[in-house]
Amino acid sequence: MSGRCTGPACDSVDRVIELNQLTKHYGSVLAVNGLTFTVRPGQVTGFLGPNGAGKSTTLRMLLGLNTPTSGTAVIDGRPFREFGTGLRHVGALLDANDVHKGRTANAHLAALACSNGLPRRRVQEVLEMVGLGEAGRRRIGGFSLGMRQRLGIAAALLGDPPVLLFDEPVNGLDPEGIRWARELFRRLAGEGRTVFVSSHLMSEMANTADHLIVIGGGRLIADEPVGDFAARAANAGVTVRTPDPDALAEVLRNVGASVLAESQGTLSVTGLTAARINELAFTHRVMVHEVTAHGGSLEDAFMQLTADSVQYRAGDPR
Ligand SMILES: Nc1ncnc2c1ncn2[C@@H]1O[C@H](COP(=O)(O)OP(=O)(O)OP(=O)(O)O)[C@@H](O)[C@H]1O
Repeated sequence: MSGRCTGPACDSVDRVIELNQLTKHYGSVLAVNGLTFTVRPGQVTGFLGPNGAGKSTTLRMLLGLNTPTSGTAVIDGRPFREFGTGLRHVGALLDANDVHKGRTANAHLAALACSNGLPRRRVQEVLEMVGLGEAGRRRIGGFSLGMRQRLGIAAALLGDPPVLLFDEPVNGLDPEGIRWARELFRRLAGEGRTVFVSSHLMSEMANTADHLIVIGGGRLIADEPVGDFAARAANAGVTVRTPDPDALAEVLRNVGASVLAESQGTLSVTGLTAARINELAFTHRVMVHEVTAHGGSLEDAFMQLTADSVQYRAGDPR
């Protein structure tokens, strides 16, 4: 699905989010520290980091709600504030509870539609898209957290935008809701949109994201495809079958991989991705019959990489 553009979002410009040395100080707290990365269309990009890593601050700067101390954050080359009717360009869910609780869902969405020059019919359309088609006349104050998350997602979809940002969107959703959200994000990306989704839980991203941007303590830790990220886990490995195991082992060890010769012609390699091993074998003219990546839970990779930046850690249970 990723990379294929089939929907209305395909007509728009390049839909790229770009951060360049983005930094935010809150007094003595350095919340975001020189973040530089690009988020591309046609795929779901997970924005991961432990609590307090700086995800929300980054998204708020991207939406012009917080002012960076230095650096820039732009969408299609422009700061968000320069988009007049914002919801047509960028849909965002930041805080599902940041709504007027006395209003009905219909009234909330109708006000947003009106201020963004969007047709009133979109209100019912998006409510149905998020499974709240029957709840439009209910007051938001009576909604569960899961329903508020769905309402926030509906608001983000109101302008049918090519770029979507979601901050912890599955908080409060039940398992069916999480599956629904995952499929929605993948469908939106499949339509060619840029979908950027934050979470502090790797498990939420494992089956959703194509690409991961991981931060810790406000700094960039990883920016790579999900498969490459998983390969970083200590228990990840690649099995290689080759008619010339000695030659390949030498090539791989020379670039720092750890190589274990197993049965005849089979090597167990850690520290390199399957793609990199293929490249090296090709470059050094060593024939390979099989290169299979295995193991490496994303959760393990995430815990290992962010271990030093976790701000709040529970004591050992007694
Ligand atoms: N308005 C503020 N004033 C002072 N410090 C703040 C403010 N907002 C955030 N911070 C601090 O900035 C850091 C990053 O916070 P942020 O909310 O961006 O992290 P996060 O990755 O979104 O965390 P979580 O997963 O818990 O939502 C934290 O240390 C936080 O305490």
